[in-house]
Amino acid sequence: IEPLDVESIRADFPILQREFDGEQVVYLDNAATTQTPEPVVETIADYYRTTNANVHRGLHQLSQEASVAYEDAHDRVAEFIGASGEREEIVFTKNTTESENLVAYAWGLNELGPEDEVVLTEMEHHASLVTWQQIAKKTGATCRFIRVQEDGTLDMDHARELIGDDTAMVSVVHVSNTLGTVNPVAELADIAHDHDAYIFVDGAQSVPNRPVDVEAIDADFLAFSGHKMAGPTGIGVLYGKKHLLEEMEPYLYGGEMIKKVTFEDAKWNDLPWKFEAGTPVICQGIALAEACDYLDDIGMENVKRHEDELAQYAMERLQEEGDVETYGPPAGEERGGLVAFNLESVHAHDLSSILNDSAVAIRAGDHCTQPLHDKLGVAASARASFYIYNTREEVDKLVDAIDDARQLFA
Ligand SMILES: Cc1ncc(COP(=O)(O)O)c(CN[C@@H]2CONC2=O)c1O
Repeated sequence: IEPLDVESIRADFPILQREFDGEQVVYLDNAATTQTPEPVVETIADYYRTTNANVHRGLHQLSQEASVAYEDAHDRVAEFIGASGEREEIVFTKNTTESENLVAYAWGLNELGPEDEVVLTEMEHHASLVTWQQIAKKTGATCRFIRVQEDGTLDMDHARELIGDDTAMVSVVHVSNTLGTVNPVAELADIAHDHDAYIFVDGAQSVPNRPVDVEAIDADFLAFSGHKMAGPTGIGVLYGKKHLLEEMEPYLYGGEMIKKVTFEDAKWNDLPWKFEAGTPVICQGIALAEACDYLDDIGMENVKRHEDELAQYAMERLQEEGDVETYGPPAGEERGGLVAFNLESVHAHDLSSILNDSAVAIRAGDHCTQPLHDKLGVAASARASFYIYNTREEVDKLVDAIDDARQLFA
């Protein structure tokens, strides 16, 4: 594992040179969305300049080229997460949220009933929590929530208690976008499978940030977003085991997802096209494949270590004054590349706008985890989240800007 050459990486992100009132931007909102490197931007521009056409093998050269690039992008993404079924296990959606909804509607609505349970965790993002909660209401199924412990980790004894013979689906976030907690998803998959339940892993904050091997986890489904991994917005990925996707009915109907249509009925297309109705996210898919190349050139172990270092350094610095409460595992314990926190007597929204005065960009709010914030007993939190182009000096600038707020509200 070698240290990242952050300076040469930063050269790929011209946006990081932007200045607000003479202050260079310090972009620490990567859990919300990451910036886009030149090679990915070039891929997007080149596509529209040279290859743009509608896919699924129109009978002309441009469509052939666009179709091959789009279809191959599925194989590239499959390789990035260790899906040996290649394109047949990779559905391109709009984002993680749509990927969660696809399984909740296409599988959940048909398979869940009043005797079934869906086991979630208290740290789920609304993309899974609200989705399964609403599908459970429609089907009469019951949602159960694995407890989060004081130190931000999952109560695995409680997980073993909740996951049982009535469990049909376990849906769990791999890395919490609020706590930074890294959940033992392979162990949870084992427990789910021991009870013939499926497991859906929300990989939005893990696939972009650390090596993820869907087959090592033995996930039945896994979702993530292109815009969180140096790719464009407008594309998400649903990984599903091939035999499960084969058995599942589609939930979006239209062109491209069919093989044969009569006035009476329709036959579905092969995987993954069965789940990609209408004109798909062609350019975004091709750009996401480029983002996979960009990240693999750096090495996902190296990405993980870089983020680990910055997150631990931030934990250390934030706790120096004693008036900052951080959430999730304590300093020194494993966490993803993010820290949510509150500065005593300063509301997170006020803090983030003061940080913005110093061109420090963080997120403030509930991070789409309102039930978790209720449990933490706070209405909102500030959150700094790191990626491949951030530096220790930027953590220092964050801490200096927090000190400005401390002085202002003293
Ligand atoms: C753990 C997790 N799951 C699902 C999502 C939904 O992803 P899409 O928005 O791409 O569908 C997010 C997005 N993270 C939110 C978005 O902004 N700030 C966050 O932490 C997330 O962090």
